[in-house]
Amino acid sequence: MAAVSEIQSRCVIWFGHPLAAERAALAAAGWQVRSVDPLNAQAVGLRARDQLVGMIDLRQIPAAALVSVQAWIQQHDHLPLLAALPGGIASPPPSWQPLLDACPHRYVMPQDLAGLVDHLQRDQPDTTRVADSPAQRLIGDSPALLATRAALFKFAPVDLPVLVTGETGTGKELAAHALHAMSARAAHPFMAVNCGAIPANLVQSELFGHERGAFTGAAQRRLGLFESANGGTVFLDEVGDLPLDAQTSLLRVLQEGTIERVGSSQPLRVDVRVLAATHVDLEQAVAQGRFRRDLFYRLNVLRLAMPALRERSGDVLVLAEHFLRQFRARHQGRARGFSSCARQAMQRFDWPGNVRELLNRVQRAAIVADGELIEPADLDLVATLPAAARALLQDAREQVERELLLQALREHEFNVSACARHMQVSRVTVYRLCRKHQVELPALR
Ligand SMILES: Nc1ncnc2c1ncn2[C@@H]1O[C@H](COP(=O)(O)OP(=O)(O)OP(=O)(O)O)[C@@H](O)[C@H]1O
Repeated sequence: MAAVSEIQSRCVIWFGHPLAAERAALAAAGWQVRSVDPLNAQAVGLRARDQLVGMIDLRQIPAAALVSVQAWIQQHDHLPLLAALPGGIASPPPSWQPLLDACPHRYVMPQDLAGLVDHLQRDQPDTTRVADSPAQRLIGDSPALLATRAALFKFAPVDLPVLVTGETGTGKELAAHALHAMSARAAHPFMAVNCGAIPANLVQSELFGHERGAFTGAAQRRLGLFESANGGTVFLDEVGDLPLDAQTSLLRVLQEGTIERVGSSQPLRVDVRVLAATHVDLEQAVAQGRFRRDLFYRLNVLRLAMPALRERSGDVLVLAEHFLRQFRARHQGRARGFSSCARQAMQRFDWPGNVRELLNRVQRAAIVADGELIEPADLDLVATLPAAARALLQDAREQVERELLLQALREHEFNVSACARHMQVSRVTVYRLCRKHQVELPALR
C-alpha cells in the first residue's frame, strides 16, 4: 500500500496516574494519555507534531515533586494546562498555588470527568475539533461503545485493513465511514459495496472492472470499484459472501496493490485501504473451506468488534432520544419524548436488529403517536412489558376511552348520531362502547 501522510495525534501528558475510567473516557474522545511520574518530570520529551495538553493531577503529586513539575511547566509555557483536584477540600494548600496559577481550567476528579472531556473536545485551539470527529457520530456512552470509539481513533490513522465484525445493524458501516473520515484518505473516495448483493458472475467486474468485449454485453470498458476508489477506501460489506475467484483477486490487491480488469492480463496499480465487514464467523468459514485462510489473515490485521445493542442496554435510551430529536428536526409530529412505560419496554427488549431496529421503531412511533409521549404500543413493544405493567397500561387505555366517550356524549347532549359524527365512528360503535363501559344512555339523558 502507498504511504499516506501521518495524522496528528492528540495526547494528554498526565502528571500522575489517571483512573481506568478516566483513561477510557479520554480514549473514546480521541485523546491518548501519557502517564508521567511527577518526580521524574524533567525526563518528559514531547513530539512536536502532536497536539498536546498537560494535566497536573494534584490528587497524587507528592510534595517533593511540586518543584520539578513547576520547572517543567515553565520550560513548556506554550502548552495548555489543566489541573485535576481532589473532591472535598475547602481550600487548596498554599504549596499548590504556583501550579494552580498555571492551570486556568481545573476539574474535581473523577466527579467532573464529563466536564474535562467536554473541554478537550470543544475548547482546544485545534483546526480539526474532536467534537466534530466522525467517531462522535456513533452515539452512546456505555463502556462497550467507549471502547469502540477509542479503537476507531487508534485504527483510523493506521493505513492497514480493518475487519469490522458484529451483528446486523450494530453500526459496522457507520464505523467504516468514521475510519475513512478520520484517516489521511478522507479527501479521497469512500466506496462501499455489499458483496452478498452482487450476482456471483458479476463480482469480478464490479470490483475490478472489465475491458470492452470481455464478455457478452461488455460494450464499453468499465472501471471497477477499486479503481474508482483510488487514493481512498473500499468498504467490503459481507466479505464472507465473496466467491473464491474474487477472494483470490482481493488477496492480490492486499499483497501486491494491483488489480486486473476482467478481459485483461495487464496488472494495474491501485492505492486503496480495504475495510471489510462480516456478520458471519469468518474463522468458521475458513475452517469449512469457504473463505481463503491467507485472505482472512490479511483482512484481520486490525479487528473492530461492534457490540450488540443488548450488551449495552445503557445506550438504548440515549440512542432513542437522539433518533427522536433527529426526527423532530426534520418532521412534524406531536411526540416530544417517551413515557416511562416506553422507556422500560425499550430497555427490556432484546433488539435482534440492533441500532437499525431501534431507529426504525422510534421513527415509526414518532409518526403514529397521538400524544406528546411515545407509548410502548407506538413502538410495538407492548409484549415486552411485564404482565403487571401491561395490565396497568390496558387499564389506563380503557379509562381514557371511557372518558373520551362520556365527554363526546355530554357535548352532544347524549345524541348518539351527533356523538358518532364527532368521534368519526359509526353509531353501532358508539352503542358498543357504551355497553363495554357500562354507560347507561337512558339514565343519563
Ligand atoms: N452508535 C450509533 N449511533 C448512531 N447511529 C447508529 C449507531 N449504530 C448504528 N447506527 C445507525 O443504525 C443504522 C444501521 O447501521 P449500519 O448500517 O452501520 O449497521 P451494519 O452493522 O453495517 O448493518 P448490516 O450488517 O445489516 O449491514 C444506520 O442508520 C446507522 O446510522
